[in-house]
Amino acid sequence: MIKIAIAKGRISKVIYELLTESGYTFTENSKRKLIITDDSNSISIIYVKSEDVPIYVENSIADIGIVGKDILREKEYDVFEVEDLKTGKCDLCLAGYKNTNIRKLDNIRIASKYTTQAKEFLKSNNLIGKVIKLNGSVELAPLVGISDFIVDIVETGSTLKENNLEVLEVINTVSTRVIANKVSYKTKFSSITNFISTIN
Ligand SMILES: Nc1ncnc2c1ncn2[C@@H]1O[C@H](COP(=O)(O)OP(=O)(O)OP(=O)(O)O)[C@@H](O)[C@H]1O
Ligand SMILES: O=P(O)(O)OC[C@H]1O[C@H](OP(=O)(O)OP(=O)(O)O)[C@H](O)[C@@H]1O
Repeated sequence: MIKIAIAKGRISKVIYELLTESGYTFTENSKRKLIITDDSNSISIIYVKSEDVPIYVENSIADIGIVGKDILREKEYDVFEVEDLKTGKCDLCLAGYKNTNIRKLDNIRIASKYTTQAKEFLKSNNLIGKVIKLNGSVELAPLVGISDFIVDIVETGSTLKENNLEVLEVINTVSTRVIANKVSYKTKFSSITNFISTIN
């Protein structure tokens, strides 16, 4: 059996559909159940917060994990990244009010859940500024004046538009990745690669 940690929001919905389309069946399933096993006992899924997926894989609780590249870029984990599922596509962007030029401001403040990538953006552009960590509703930050800019996920762009903000720069492109525990990838290589080719 392979143990799989999956980010429990958007990503889990897509993966659950892929699994059922690929022939996996789950008799025991309910929205609030955090561990489910398929009827043939070949996979066991644990649903966790996306930031926790690599932690479960690194610590051998799960053999593989399914998580966005945005999360993997925030911290270093001792895992293998083994596949790009090419779903969950979105961009990590610098956004703010229309026509604001970050390179012309003295006191740059960026609000973000993605503090590592926001700091890397400042550094790679030779900019000095403050990164303020927020955990959600990041688009609110410029509206209430906590920051002038945000670094956040943009998919359709409708959240930015509804809040009168715009993409100023695309920092990174994002998609859903499969990561593997380094030992499991050796000991369960064929089950893991078979599983990936089934859902891919
Ligand atoms: N519009 C979007 N907003 C946020 N994440 C998106 C979007 N489109 C694709 N993604 C991808 O989906 C992942 C988030 O999905 P996840 O399954 O963790 O659940 P969530 O509940 O939507 O997120 P969170 O736990 O951050 O609230 C992101 O890390 C990113 O890779
Ligand atoms: O470009 P869009 O299609 O509008 O999608 C982007 C929005 O979706 C995500 O928020 P989410 O709904 O996960 O809520 P959050 O603010 O709590 O992170 C993300 O943080 C943006 O706010």
